[in-house]
Amino acid sequence: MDMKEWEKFYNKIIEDFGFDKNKDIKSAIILNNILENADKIPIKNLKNIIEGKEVFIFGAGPSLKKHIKIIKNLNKDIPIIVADGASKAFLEEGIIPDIIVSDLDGDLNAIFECNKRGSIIVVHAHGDNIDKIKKYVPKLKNVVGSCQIPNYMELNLKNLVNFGGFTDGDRCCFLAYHFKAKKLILGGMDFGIYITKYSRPNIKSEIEIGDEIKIKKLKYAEKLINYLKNRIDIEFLK
Ligand SMILES: Nc1ncnc2c1ncn2[C@@H]1O[C@H](COP(=O)(O)OP(=O)(O)OP(=O)(O)O)[C@@H](O)[C@H]1O
Ligand SMILES: Nc1nc2c(c(=O)[nH]1)N=C(CO)CN2
Ligand SMILES: [Mg+2]
Repeated sequence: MDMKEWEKFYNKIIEDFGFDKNKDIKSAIILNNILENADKIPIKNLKNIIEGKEVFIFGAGPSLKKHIKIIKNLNKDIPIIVADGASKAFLEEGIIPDIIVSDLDGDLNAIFECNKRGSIIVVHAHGDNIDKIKKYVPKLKNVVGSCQIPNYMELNLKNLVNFGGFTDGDRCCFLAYHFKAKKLILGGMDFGIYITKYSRPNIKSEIEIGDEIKIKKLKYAEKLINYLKNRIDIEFLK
């Protein structure tokens, strides 16, 4: 995504959620530094997986399991990109995603298990996950770093990319758009007000109404995916 375009979304998000831009910058610098010595992979590995292909992209909404079952029955060899804790649902179904896009607030056991078994992890730095970045990134392998600050190039953060996008789910889509996927086929992208245990590992029931902030985040996710609809072919699984 063009960073001038992203900056407009980003400024609105910062204002709307009251996030601290300086903390986003701090987090990006910390992730960039950790990646200097971590088990990172070249960005072209993502390009090789995605370019010119149809890709499945999965969020962690209530339709997640139903949609995994649909793609299992299709039995097609299509790259799978998943948002954070949606990886747990794939693991339960015996599927290892090709790429997991995460700010490390999903089910970490599932993320580490998928990572051990081959998933590339695109770890996102934002102002509210600095401790998780410090704790977990050195223990992961095959990592790509992402951030949300528009001016990361000027700061010379060589180990990071900003593909555009805000929540894990819409960032999966921006990543696939960045690497020129032919088509995005979306599952588990319900948006709305209901969240699952795959999105919030500590909730008691399978599905609950999300808190106000989560619901607002999901509105942005939908808005950002709508932005992409004019730019790339997108299908929603039903
Ligand atoms: N109804 C839904 N509930 C949860 N996630 C959804 C839903 N619909 C779409 N998604 C997508 O699935 C992704 C799941 O990732 P995750 O639950 O870790 O969210 P996140 O982006 O880290 O936000 P948060 O900071 O609120 O956890 C979301 O980012 C969102 O884009
Ligand atoms: N500063 C900040 N940035 C974010 C946050 C968050 O909680 N704080 N959550 C995100 C995932 O939805 C993406 N970006
Ligand atoms: Mg997350």
